[in-house]
Amino acid sequence: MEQEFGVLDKYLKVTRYQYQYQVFPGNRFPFAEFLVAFGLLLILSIEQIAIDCNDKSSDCRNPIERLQSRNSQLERETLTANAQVELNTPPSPPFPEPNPPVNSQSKFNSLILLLALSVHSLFEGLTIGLLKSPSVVLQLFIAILVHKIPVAFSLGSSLVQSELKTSAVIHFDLWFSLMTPIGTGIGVLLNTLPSVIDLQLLNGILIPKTAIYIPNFISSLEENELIQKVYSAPKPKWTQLKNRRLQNWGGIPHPKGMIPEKMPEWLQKYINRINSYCIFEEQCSPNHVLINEYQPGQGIMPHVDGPLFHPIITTINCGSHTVLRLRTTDNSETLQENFSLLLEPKSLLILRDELYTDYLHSIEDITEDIVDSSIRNLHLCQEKHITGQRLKRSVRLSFTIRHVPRCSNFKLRF
Ligand SMILES: O=C(O)CCC(=O)C(=O)O
Ligand SMILES: [Fe+2]
Repeated sequence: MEQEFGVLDKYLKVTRYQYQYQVFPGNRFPFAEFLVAFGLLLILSIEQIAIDCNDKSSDCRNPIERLQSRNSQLERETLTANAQVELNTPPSPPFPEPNPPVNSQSKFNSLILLLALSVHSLFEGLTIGLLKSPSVVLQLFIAILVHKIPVAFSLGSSLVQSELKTSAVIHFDLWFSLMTPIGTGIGVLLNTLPSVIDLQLLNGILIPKTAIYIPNFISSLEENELIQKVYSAPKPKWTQLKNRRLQNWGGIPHPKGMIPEKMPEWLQKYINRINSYCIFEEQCSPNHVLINEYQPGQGIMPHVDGPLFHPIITTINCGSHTVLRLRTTDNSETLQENFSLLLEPKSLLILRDELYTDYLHSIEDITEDIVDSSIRNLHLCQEKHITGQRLKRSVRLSFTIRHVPRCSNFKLRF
């Protein structure tokens, strides 16, 4: 068997590669959109402060003072005009108003403007850094480059007019021009961090690459919804076998090719969720869901799923726990020994590679399972279990979600 960490690295690389040309697939948190919206709000707030300060700097006195000053100016102007009529002398300019401290206020305004535009540029950079699609990055880069010209021009003239020292103006310009590249760098760094989905997949790895167990893949509400949908399907949808019954959705797999049927929305939702985990390559997106119903005491004989399916099995478990037994088809020393997995309701199990090709899987036809040391995923289970514990089974529904590569060209719609 391969070295665990080598495989983990490889696994992460695969998921990263699959993410590379998608911008925020599936239900990933939309960081870029969030940052752009947050950045805009921040800039609006800073700009509001700047406008407020600007109003104050153009006249820092309160309204009564401003009115008194306006009245006295009017009086002065009337006096000057009267004196001019009496003396018939050319008008002299009205008495000059005392100057407000223009320099310090305009410096302050320029610095606020610098701060607002720097934050704005930082967020622009972050957005570029967080994007995955090269063509979108190029479009955004050009758009930002073009709109930087008037922005830099207005900031530059504001700084120069503020009568700051030339060296300070150069420093501030430099600072401003570095903001977008710094933002881009931070965005790229954030992109290299594993996503919540990556962590869920990594945490769930039991046997490198080949078995991943994710508890609480669906919520209790979703579990109830699924159960209700299965039981509201028309009767002919059920196929009765000797010791269980099942429903096929998406078509009936056949060696000559499956005639594809439209997947209902209530199942497509979970196919989409699985797709967002990048478990299947794009061209092998699941197109088939097999629903098995097990009454307590029912199980499934040891088997392999065989060549009808792409060799990845994803199973959502509902209603009751079960214990899935896995054992090798031959005595090859490169393979793991026999082992079991406890599948809790609401969990997702992913089996692939050697576990698909070289292992048989089965469920014993018993009414209760005893927790023993063959169960490999106890540490990942939602509930705490101890060895020797007896777990009574109730009705279990499993949703086995796979890709059927051989499909005929007919498409049935219901
Ligand atoms: O119910 C399960 O979890 C297993 C079902 C299965 O192995 C199958 O239908 O091929
Ligand atoms: Fe199977």
